[in-house]
Amino acid sequence: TRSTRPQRMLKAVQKNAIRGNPESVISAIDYFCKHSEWAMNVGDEKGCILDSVVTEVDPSTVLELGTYCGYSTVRIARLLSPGTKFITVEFNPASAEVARKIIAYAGLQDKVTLVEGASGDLIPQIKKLYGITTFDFIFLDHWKDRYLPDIKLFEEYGLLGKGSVLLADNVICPGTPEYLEYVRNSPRYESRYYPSHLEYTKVEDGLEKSLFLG
Ligand SMILES: O=C(NCCc1nnc(-c2ccc3[nH]cnc3c2)[nH]1)c1cc(-c2ccc(F)cc2)cc(O)c1O
Ligand SMILES: [Mg+2]
Repeated sequence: TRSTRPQRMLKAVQKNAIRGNPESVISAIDYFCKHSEWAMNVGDEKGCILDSVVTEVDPSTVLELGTYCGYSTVRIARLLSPGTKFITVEFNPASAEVARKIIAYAGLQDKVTLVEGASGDLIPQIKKLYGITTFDFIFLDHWKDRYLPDIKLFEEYGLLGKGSVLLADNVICPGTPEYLEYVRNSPRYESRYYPSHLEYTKVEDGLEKSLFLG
């Protein structure tokens, strides 16, 4: 049967990247997406903004919602200090399988716990399952209509502490209007928009960084 786009992306990584070299994995995926097939990775332009926020926060605990093929997982994991707890959640088993292989190819498998499932089911169990009290950094890149319900779950289950940083992808395209309205109007967050473009295109998109004030 015909291969899937994630499987073709994995082949491109195995062919063009150097095992154990996260930078080469990132470059191989970006090359594939620019010259072969567009795919919904955060990409190089927004990826640089992601890198700068992760570096600034230097988190001890990280949650990513929306692993997809593991591109942003590799971008984040390569910047983390030893001993950081990093959980990434993927809903689609086929994507998760490709992501595991791409993360392992980059040599970062020991830094990441990839969980398959729905964010709404997992978030209430994270404390119990992974012994995490609060997340220092959360990257939202999953289904766009889950951003708002999930940030409310973070609040409800006490997963945010004073200074926790949430970074949301695609707030313009495909767009997360209800989430934006919430974080920009809530007194509990300080929000800032980072203008950019939809990965590998000239279409407007951007990242919203929200600091939880406690
Ligand atoms: O849908 C996206 N990303 C979501 C993947 C995912 N990977 N895992 C999940 C998950 C994980 C746990 C979940 N729990 C509940 N829903 C869940 C969904 N979602 C997405 C789409 C686009 C896009 C833009 C323009 C277009 F013309 C077409 C597409 C661009 C992007 O940057 C994206 O991130
Ligand atoms: Mg995205």
